[in-house]
Amino acid sequence: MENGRDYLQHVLNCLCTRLAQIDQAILEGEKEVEDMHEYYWENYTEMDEYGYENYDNQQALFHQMHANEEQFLLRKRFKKMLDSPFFGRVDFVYDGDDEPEIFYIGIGNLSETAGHRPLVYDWRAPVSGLFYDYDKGPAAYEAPSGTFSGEVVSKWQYKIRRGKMIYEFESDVKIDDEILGAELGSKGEVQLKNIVRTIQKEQNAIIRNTKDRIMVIQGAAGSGKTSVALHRIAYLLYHDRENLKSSNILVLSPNGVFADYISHILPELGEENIREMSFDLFAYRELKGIAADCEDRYDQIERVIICPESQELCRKKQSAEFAGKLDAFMLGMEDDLMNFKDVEYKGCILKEKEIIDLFYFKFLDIPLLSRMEAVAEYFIDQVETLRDRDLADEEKEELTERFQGMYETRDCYILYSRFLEQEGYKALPRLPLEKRKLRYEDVYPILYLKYSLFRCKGHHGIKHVVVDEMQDYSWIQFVLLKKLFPCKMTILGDKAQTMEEQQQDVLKFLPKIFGRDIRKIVMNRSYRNTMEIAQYANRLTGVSDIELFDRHGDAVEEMQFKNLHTALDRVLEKWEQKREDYETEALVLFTEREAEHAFLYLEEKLRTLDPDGEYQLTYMNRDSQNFKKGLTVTTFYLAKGLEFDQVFGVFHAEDNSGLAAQARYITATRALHELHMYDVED
Ligand SMILES: Nc1ncnc2c1ncn2[C@@H]1O[C@H](COP(=O)(O)OP(=O)(O)OP(=O)(O)O)[C@@H](O)[C@H]1O
Repeated sequence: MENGRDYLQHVLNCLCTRLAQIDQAILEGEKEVEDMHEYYWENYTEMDEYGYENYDNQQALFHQMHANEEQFLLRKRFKKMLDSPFFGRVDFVYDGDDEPEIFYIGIGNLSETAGHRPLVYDWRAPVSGLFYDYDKGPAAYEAPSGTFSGEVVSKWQYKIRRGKMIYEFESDVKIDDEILGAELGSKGEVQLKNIVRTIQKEQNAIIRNTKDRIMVIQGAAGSGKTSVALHRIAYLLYHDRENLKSSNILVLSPNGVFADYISHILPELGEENIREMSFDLFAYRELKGIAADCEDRYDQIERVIICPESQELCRKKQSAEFAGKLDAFMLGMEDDLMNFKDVEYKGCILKEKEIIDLFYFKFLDIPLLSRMEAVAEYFIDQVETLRDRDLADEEKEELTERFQGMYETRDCYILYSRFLEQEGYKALPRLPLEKRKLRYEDVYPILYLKYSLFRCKGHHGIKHVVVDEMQDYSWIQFVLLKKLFPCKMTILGDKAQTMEEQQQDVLKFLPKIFGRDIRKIVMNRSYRNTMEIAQYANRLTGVSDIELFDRHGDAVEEMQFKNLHTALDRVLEKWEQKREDYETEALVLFTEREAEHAFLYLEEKLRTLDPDGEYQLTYMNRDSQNFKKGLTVTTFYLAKGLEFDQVFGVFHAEDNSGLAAQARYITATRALHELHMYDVED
């Protein structure tokens, strides 16, 4: 137990035995399922007429399939553990005991036989908290049965690869900075890494927080927000297995590439992948019946680059004030929109006065444009009772339509346009549904209108939502999120990375939307960049309150070029120099047009230099779905959230706008090891 190397051998032997047992169990389980199928086909004609036996058979089959599935998952986890079964150890003396208990910590639980004391504890187990939260000395951890206090007498760290011990040492400090430095300095990863070996105390507090309903994390660039959010999900799935499944979790992320970039973390931590979507995509689906097409956030950014004044209009239309005006407008519609009249159907009459009573009193709680449906249902019920028969579906439909006819219109597009005019904004063009395309600034106000005027379906399967890049969400978007997902949330972002002229601090208004449920946390320690890169980036926007991890690298290369092509030639040259050293590089530009142009130029150039060469050069646009090795050419707004070993930023020398400064900052903070910032005069 005490010698890491011997223990490793013991654990590996145990893993092999368990794996062999699991293989056997899987074989038997599959045979069992086969037999059940066979039995069914041979006997189904003789089963009882009520289907009881059939039902029992089905249940037994599901049960067996579920058991097989569990074995598959276990096998997957144990196979992963064969590579590196544990990475840490804590020796803990419980209060009242003399001898320490030794706990080895890894990516999953492992015991010699199922249900026995683990040889290795999952990093999410209560006792594993000791490893992340304490140095040697008095310590305690929370478990479902209470708090356990005692003393950490020793802590060890291990690096094991392919079942071989690379190093082991006793460490005094929380997670030795040297190890963290080595992890951060390592190259060779393409996607985001899991950080279980080196989770920091303040990160651990967020990961293990199960009390707060709405956690909002303002974290500096590279402070580990995304990593922490994903590890938190893994933690919650582990701790609430009964109630929380991966299908109950939704991550709202900026785009497809980002989704791909983070997609392997949960499987690596032994969990299944979760649902992921951008809020924009969600909005477009919900607006299908209102407009045929919608712009996305990136259209909006491109427009602001060309016409900075349009930013103000967009900001106004997403504000609390604008939402307030929409609310007042909707209140006015309660009368203005209605045209009540008697309804007569096969001898039954519902008088106008009665309809008004039902509409304004009995069904007042139902949103305005869904309310008439309730009145119609009420009347249909009356007719059916009086005539003592159920109405056919077509009859019901026809009746409901007559009730719906009492609204002057139910089209949110028209209503919103009317509102805009009333408030002095330009109205939307009058077009049939199939020709309507919404500007980005109007997408969420119309969705707000829709969800205020119609019954909101709610997305009941979702029990936890993660919102990444919170600084890019407006007041109206957060109000909608609250309405749509009345569940727990982890909201994270960085005000310094706002994609607008001015930084947006959503922490100022979120408490007004979510009330007292909210818990704010600030993460100010940054891990991604070398000191040189982080200091350079911080100077760009005047960020000063970040604690930097002490890791050094080359100075940032700053150069000025006459035109874009000479700058791109330099990118090629530098890229070639370090191609062997790095897995991922990015060339980041301001606009989509520039990025596309740069990509085509580089592609052409490479083809001329070596027609048969393989380049690993990728253009990443808003529709891209994969994060790839090699040099990725893209815009600053698509690079956000990602990281690359080496980054080239190419910007207009004379553009000193607020947005250009933000773009430079976002670009610079993407670089792990090396950064080149090139200014182009022409
Ligand atoms: N405790 C840790 N141990 C090892 N690496 C860490 C740790 N915390 C963060 N990192 C590393 O720091 C980098 C930044 O992490 P991450 O992308 O999660 O940060 P972020 O706050 O979401 O960044 P940004 O907002 O700039 O996109 C990643 O490479 C991540 O692996």
